[in-house]
Amino acid sequence: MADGSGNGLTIAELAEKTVVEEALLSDYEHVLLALHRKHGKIVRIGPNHINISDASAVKTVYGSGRNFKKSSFYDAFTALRPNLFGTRNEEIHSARRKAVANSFSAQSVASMEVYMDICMHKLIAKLDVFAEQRQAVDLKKWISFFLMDVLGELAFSRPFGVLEKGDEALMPPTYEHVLLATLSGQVPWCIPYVRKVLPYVPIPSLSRMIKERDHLRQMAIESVEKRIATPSDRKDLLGRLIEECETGQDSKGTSMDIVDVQTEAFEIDALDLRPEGTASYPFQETNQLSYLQAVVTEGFRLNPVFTMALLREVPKGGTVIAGECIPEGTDVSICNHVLHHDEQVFGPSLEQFDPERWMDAEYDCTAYLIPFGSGHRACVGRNIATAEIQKLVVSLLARYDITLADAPGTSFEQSTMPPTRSFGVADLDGHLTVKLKRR
Ligand code: HEM
Repeated sequence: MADGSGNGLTIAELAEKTVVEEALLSDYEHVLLALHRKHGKIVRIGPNHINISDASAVKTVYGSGRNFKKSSFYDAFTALRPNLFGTRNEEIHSARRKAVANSFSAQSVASMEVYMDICMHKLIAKLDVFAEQRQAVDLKKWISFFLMDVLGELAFSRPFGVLEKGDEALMPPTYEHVLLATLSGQVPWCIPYVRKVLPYVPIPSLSRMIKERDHLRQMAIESVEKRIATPSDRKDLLGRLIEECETGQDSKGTSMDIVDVQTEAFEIDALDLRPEGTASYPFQETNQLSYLQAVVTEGFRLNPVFTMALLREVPKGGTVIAGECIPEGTDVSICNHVLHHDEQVFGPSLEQFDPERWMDAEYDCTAYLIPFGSGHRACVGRNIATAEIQKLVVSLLARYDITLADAPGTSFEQSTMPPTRSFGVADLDGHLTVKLKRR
């Protein structure tokens, strides 16, 4: 077993510091990949944390029911009380997952599509202006505005208003929130202290994060209270979750929310955004496009978004992974970016962006493709994320010719994969400045 610090097990404690430092340097999965390429399938990256790059371990660690529980790393994600993502209590998890499962089903997501369309039309209205004026635009920024407003529509029954205002300052501080949780989760014993000390640390970005997090929590409480007090026909996530929790359901169709949606939809129609038909492509239609799906899948293989090592605790009796005996109580994890770059699984062409590989019926690597995690703690929001991505890709490509503004004349096919930065959630490094031309 290799020590990630590269200096032998005697300074294993320092490895913890190494990972925290690397995470701070925003190069998390690339550092992990380099460690595996140097040291092999199993690398110790903390005093009690072993990271694995071995295809067979996916089933052992994530696919054996509730045997491998989430580790204390996740305590950093349960700010006030256990939530679905962060809870380590399997009974609580099982009850909550069951309670929300229907809200996230494909059928439920289909009924939420109208809210994605509202946001898509707002996005397109903004992008059309850039296209008309032949003005370069940071597509990454506007897509993140779109995703944030969709989240607002679905989970808070109203958009955050970022698309309309085009103002980054309105974005909730999710980046800072996840960064802090990822860092403090590396050193779980310090989490209670971090929570106590944090409000008094005079770092402006931290103060802003705490303030915004409280604001977000308040917004969530208010939106739930409002929704219970004012029943609505909106088929959004909030409504469904409330229904499923049986705290307040009503299906009369004249609430202010519905009026709001109708008004917005009316305004959108008035903007005449659909001269050639549909501007926001129906998810079901995009689902018929097998090459599109292969492209999205290959994108997730090469550049998964949620790259943090998903820690689990080895159960009583220990386990064997990649021929190594690992004692009970050890934290083990797999990082999807590392696994997706494993030559034994994806072959010598693994660095190539090659959607065709997923079109081949013989090619069966889906078990090792884990952008949304694996097993019973896998992403519950996968259907929502997939619908957003497919609708975005098709709607934008159908409407615009897109060229890189920084490299005129270079098409996306000719360009190389842009670098990402990451502390466990990967993001494109810098802007994605493009020029758009209406087709
Ligand atoms: C591209 C978008 C997304 C990616 C790549 C992603 C990725 C992931 C991954 C890898 C996990 C597993 C974490 C683990 O094993 O510890 C996860 C869990 C989870 N995700 Fe997502 N996610 C995405 C979008 C969403 C959305 C849109 C929602 C909700 C609206 C969501 C809600 C959750 C929840 C609640 C869990 C915990 C599930 C459980 O433990 O039962 N995710 N996600």
